[in-house]
Amino acid sequence: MNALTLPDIATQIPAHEQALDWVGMQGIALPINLAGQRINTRADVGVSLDDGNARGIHMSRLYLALHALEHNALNPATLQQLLGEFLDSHQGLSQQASITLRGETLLSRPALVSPLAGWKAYPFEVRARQGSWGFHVELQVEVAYSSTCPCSAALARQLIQQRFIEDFANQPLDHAHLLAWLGSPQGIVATPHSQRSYATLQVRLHEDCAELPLVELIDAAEQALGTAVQTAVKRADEQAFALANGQNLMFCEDAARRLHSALREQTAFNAFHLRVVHAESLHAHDAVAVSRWNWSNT
Ligand SMILES: Nc1nc2c(ncn2[C@@H]2O[C@H](COP(=O)(O)OP(=O)(O)OP(=O)(O)O)[C@@H](O)[C@H]2O)c(=O)[nH]1
Repeated sequence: MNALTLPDIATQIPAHEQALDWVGMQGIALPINLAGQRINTRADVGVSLDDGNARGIHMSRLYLALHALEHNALNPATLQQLLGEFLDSHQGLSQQASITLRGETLLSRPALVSPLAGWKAYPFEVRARQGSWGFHVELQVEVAYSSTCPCSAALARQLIQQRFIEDFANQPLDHAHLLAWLGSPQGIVATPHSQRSYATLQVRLHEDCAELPLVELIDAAEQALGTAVQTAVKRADEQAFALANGQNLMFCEDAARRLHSALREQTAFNAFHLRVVHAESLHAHDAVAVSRWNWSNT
């Protein structure tokens, strides 16, 4: 059979006239270039099917256009060009186009004290949409950190005070004795609970943004929290981490407020949504806080 004679179902009239909000493909494997790295991603791409009398979109056209991202650096301009090609190849059918890329970037992170470093993985998503309202890009990233409960810390301190009263009642304070007591498990009789915690940050990029500020977003979040999870750790690093946790006691509300204020300082974003999850070790459930600024789901 000759290619010219191949049946083209997409050109047929559908049984029911109906426009569709989104039609496309999900989970396409695609290597991209972002922040100087080659990253394996999964792509969801699609367009609206505004012509209710068209049977289907042309998926192969979206799939083939997508591969431009394999060779170019991923940035707002390359995304806008791609969505423009999606729409150009669907003239008369579609007025909206979108792409979501999901991947994981690896960043080398130095130890807190020792001259060591290791890799940390940050799951991210890039979402771009083109429609009658214009073009916009959103960036999402997940950042892991440690949170020590401030209530638990205060309760532990009180127990330590009570033990001090009991152990040093009716005796003069001896410096060496007190120092030894402070360094013993019977002195520090209680410890606060800490948990591995996650912040999911979604930001909408300002129109003037020429790059995808993924690393900048991660750095700003980790700096605001002060207790990013570590990579290579020797005892000196662990001690510095214990100090960082003690100096940054956080309820989930505290973490959300810190991140909110750090994101408000960034000029590259014109809207954001953030969610923090503290995977409680006190409870079998999570403590969660959400905050947003200018954020809508359009
Ligand atoms: N629209 C649509 N296509 C599908 C679906 N599942 C698989 N496909 C296939 O996607 C393939 C590509 O479709 P098109 O892009 O229209 O391919 P084509 O007609 O060869 O390409 P053009 O000449 O550019 O239109 C076809 O073989 C379809 O059968 C589906 O659910 N919807």
